[in-house]
Amino acid sequence: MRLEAAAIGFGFGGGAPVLDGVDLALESGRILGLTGKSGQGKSTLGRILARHLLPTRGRVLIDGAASPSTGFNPVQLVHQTAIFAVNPRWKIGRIVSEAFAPDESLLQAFGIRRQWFDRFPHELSGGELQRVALLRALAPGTRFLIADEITSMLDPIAQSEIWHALIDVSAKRDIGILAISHDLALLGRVAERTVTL
Ligand SMILES: Nc1ncnc2c1ncn2[C@@H]1O[C@H](COP(=O)(O)OP(=O)(O)OP(=O)(O)O)[C@@H](O)[C@H]1O
Repeated sequence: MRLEAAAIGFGFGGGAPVLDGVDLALESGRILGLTGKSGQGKSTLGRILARHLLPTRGRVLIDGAASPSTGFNPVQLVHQTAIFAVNPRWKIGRIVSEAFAPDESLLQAFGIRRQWFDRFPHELSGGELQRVALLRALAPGTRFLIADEITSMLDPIAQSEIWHALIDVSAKRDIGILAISHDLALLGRVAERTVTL
């Protein structure tokens, strides 16, 4: 499968364009890096690809067709601060099983412990919660993952463990990953190719 941004244009509130004619293509099972200066529109493009925002111009296509606007979103987005992406009143067990029931091997691959399940999000560290957010995004229907600075707040060991698990999942389940980061060394390790916005 192929996720494509075709001639995407976007401006917040009708203001000056943040994105102006951007093209990008992500293939199943591949990891593509996306970098660029701060404020250049990387996160905005990620949100458009995941249909969290509608572009002002251009189209997001999956295998040449408009991406579905109802049902499970095959393009999942995870960003830097997982705490804003989860319901603070739900315990981790409920958050983890919101989209699907992950098997033991996936829990292990992401270093997720069952004893966390009875805690609330604020009772986990940032890195632990980020693992939970990633796991939740990897439901069976996920075909593409937009990973927006997902490990930039984490220590090098956590960063390496998470990316190992993601590289493995991408290969085994043929999931395409867009790795958005300022860290060119990280992108050099995880992505086959990096484009600059
Ligand atoms: N909700 C919003 N309303 C108005 N402007 C916004 C909004 N969100 C982002 N912007 C602006 O859009 C531009 C692009 O932001 P975006 O977060 O996509 O950039 P980025 O390349 O991901 O930046 P960084 O590398 O710093 O994370 C910035 O100038 C930002 O100030």
